[in-house]
Amino acid sequence: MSKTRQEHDDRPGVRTTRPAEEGTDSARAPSTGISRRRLLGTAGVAGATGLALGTAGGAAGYAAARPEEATALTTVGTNAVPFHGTHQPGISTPAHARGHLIAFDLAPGARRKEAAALLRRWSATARALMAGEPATGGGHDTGVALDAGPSSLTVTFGFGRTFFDRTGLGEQRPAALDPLPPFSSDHLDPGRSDGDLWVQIGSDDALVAFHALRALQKEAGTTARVRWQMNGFNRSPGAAAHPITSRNLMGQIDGTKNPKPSEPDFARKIFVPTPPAAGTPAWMAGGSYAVVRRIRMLLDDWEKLSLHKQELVIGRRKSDGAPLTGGTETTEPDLDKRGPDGNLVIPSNAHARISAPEANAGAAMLRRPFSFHDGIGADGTPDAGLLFICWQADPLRGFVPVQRKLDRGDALSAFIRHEASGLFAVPGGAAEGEYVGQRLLES
Ligand SMILES: C=CC1=C(C)c2cc3[nH]c(cc4nc(cc5[nH]c(cc1n2)c(C)c5CCC(=O)O)C(CCC(=O)O)=C4C)c(C)c3C=C
Ligand SMILES: [Fe+2]
Repeated sequence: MSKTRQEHDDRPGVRTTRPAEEGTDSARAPSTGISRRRLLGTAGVAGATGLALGTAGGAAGYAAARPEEATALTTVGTNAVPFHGTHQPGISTPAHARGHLIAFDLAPGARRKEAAALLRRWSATARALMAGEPATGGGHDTGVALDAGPSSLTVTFGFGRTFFDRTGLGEQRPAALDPLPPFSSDHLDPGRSDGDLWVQIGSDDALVAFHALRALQKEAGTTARVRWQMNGFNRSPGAAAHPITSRNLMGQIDGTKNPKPSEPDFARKIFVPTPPAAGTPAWMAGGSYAVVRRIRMLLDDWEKLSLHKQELVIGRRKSDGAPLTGGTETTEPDLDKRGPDGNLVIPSNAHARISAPEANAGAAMLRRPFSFHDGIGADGTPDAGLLFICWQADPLRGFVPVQRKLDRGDALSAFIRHEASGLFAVPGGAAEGEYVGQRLLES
């Protein structure tokens, strides 16, 4: 039995892990009791064991922040997120330091049977890797993650709109997968958008994340071909002295007003209910919809703005994320407050004002992005920005109304460009013995 010790703080998203007792086998992966190195026939792994809270675990898991208490670096690798559960991992799991997004199109000739076999293979591999075991299928393990623990690895699978006709499952396609409306600020590259299948990989270790990416890509074999792939990152756990919401590449604290898993209506906002409402196919019970946007930041322009102007664009202070009307990061903004000049303190086009649920008939989403940096262009500008990923029970009541509003008058628009887009139906989590998507593919 694993000697893992897990302590849950009551605050949303707080997860704490303390070292295993002295004399225990510290190389043991929490969910199996067998380490990756042992299975590969090498020596044990240094460090303590720990078990991160998975989505099935319930309350904790505040996505956009990394709000746990300062963590000794030696515990980072030992955290494991369960693969099986009501919801797939990687949705309300705390933000990861490293992420890979990869979309596939089914190969010509691949139909429902081949897709089902692929999801079965992928699920087996995801379960093993998330438990710190070697990759099972597709030949020998590459060894890339040999010395590492699971490092909170999560793998999340989704289906794009085009998957359903290609597999003869058109009648099972949720209406929520209808194409997103065009937005005036779109500069979308179709080659980096959409896809039949989508996989999100997250980990707190870059090698563990890459190892999973490679294993899953190889397992696609002749069934599916890569359509696009993107890499992202966030702050590493333990890098800041105190728990703090993550910053994006504009330097803003980003994620403050995300719905918290501890809030009573969190599940209603983010997950499809069980059973789903009329019109939503039964296989989406416990699932969610991911909107993925590659948003380039025009950093040269942004960085020319004074700090004061940058803060007016968002409506929050850059230093601590507090609303411009005062208080701390968690203080509610006073949207009616005017300054001595008679102007609104939080301008009418401030991003945080017009994206708020109160300004959008309650539209809510869970933002769980990664930053990206894909090098510096010939013109000297960084190809950097946000892999914006938001989760909701219904994109027509989450992303779409908010993006429509932002499209019409967001002060941030002058500093960003939406370059790629995807919308994916992410089924509920797999029960023990099941693979992800089984309820669709064997319906
Ligand atoms: C359509 C949805 C949204 C897109 C696209 C989007 C892009 C985007 N946002 C930031 C930076 C910040 N966003 C903040 C808040 C915020 N943003 C959205 C939605 C989208 N953002 C929402 C729903 C909210 C919460 C509003 C609220 O409830 O009050 C903030 C403030 C801090 C926070 O609450 O997170 C920042 C900063 C960037 C840089 C960006 C594109 C690159
Ligand atoms: Fe935003």
